[in-house]
Amino acid sequence: MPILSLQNISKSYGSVQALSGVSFEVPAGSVFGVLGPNGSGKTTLLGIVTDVLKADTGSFTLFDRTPTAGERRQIGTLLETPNFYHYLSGYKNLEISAAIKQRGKDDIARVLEICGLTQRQHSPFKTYSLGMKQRLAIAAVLLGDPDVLILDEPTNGLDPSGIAEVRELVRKLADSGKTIILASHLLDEVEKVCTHVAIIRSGKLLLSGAVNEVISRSDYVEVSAEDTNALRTLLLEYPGCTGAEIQGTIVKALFAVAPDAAAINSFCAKRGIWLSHLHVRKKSLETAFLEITNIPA
Ligand SMILES: Nc1ncnc2c1ncn2[C@@H]1O[C@H](COP(=O)(O)OP(=O)(O)OP(=O)(O)O)[C@@H](O)[C@H]1O
Repeated sequence: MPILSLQNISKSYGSVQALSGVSFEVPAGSVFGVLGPNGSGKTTLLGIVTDVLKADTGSFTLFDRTPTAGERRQIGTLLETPNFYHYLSGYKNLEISAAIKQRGKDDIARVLEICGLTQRQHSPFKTYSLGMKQRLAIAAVLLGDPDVLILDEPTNGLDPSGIAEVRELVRKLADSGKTIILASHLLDEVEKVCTHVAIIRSGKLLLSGAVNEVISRSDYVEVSAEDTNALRTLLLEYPGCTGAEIQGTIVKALFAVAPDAAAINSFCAKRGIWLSHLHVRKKSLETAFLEITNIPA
């Protein structure tokens, strides 16, 4: 059962179409990255799921049901950095967050521990590093132990050590069984932290799936043989080959699905072409993303 399932969500602000017909599913226990350039509609999408905004059309289910207010409360959301009081300690700030959420103080020690802030819980917020401040924001989200967390650009504005701290915390939360949905415009972040991704551009979903699949869909193979032209022609006949071009003594071939080196070798050998070189090259998510987002709108 997917934790979250979006069906055909559209939203416009006057003449700006922020989202058009977006559908995807977030599997339980995944770290799901909503990836897209600035202005692609990520915040709008998260706003709709968390009920801050209303979709013009489309619907979504949470835990396989149209969400009630109670189910929405099971989501911990961090859409923007909370206004913590600078002169108060981390602990006191969480007391205020707990009171706003109408929760008692009994969960504060637990969330401080998870976020690695126990030692500094009584220091004033203004003495915290950027990474600690963001970890305190995540600690506030964890009050009440929600199963699903929604984080909008959780490492935005942090220095490199703050980014590393927050990424480590996200991984730790995922390991503890939380489903985490995070918006990001950073490919690197999605590749390092996320198990699944939905790529959106100009409000349209370009693709969604497991990060490994998205990358492997973009794998390509470098092959060479004595007769480069004959090899290229033959590769174009290989099932699923979507293109092959000669680059010097090498033929570079692209495939619709992750290429199987042994099957390609045997295919060529059976047709009388003996490969002198065969190498499956993995593209990074960055390359895949750039290729995907370069498709004309
Ligand atoms: N309140 C609003 N009124 C008018 N247009 C808006 C409003 N909020 C967002 N938009 C527009 O909708 C589109 C999607 O914006 P959104 O903030 O959802 O994208 P985003 O991917 O989160 O961008 P960013 O990474 O810059 O936050 C953009 O063109 C934006 O200018």
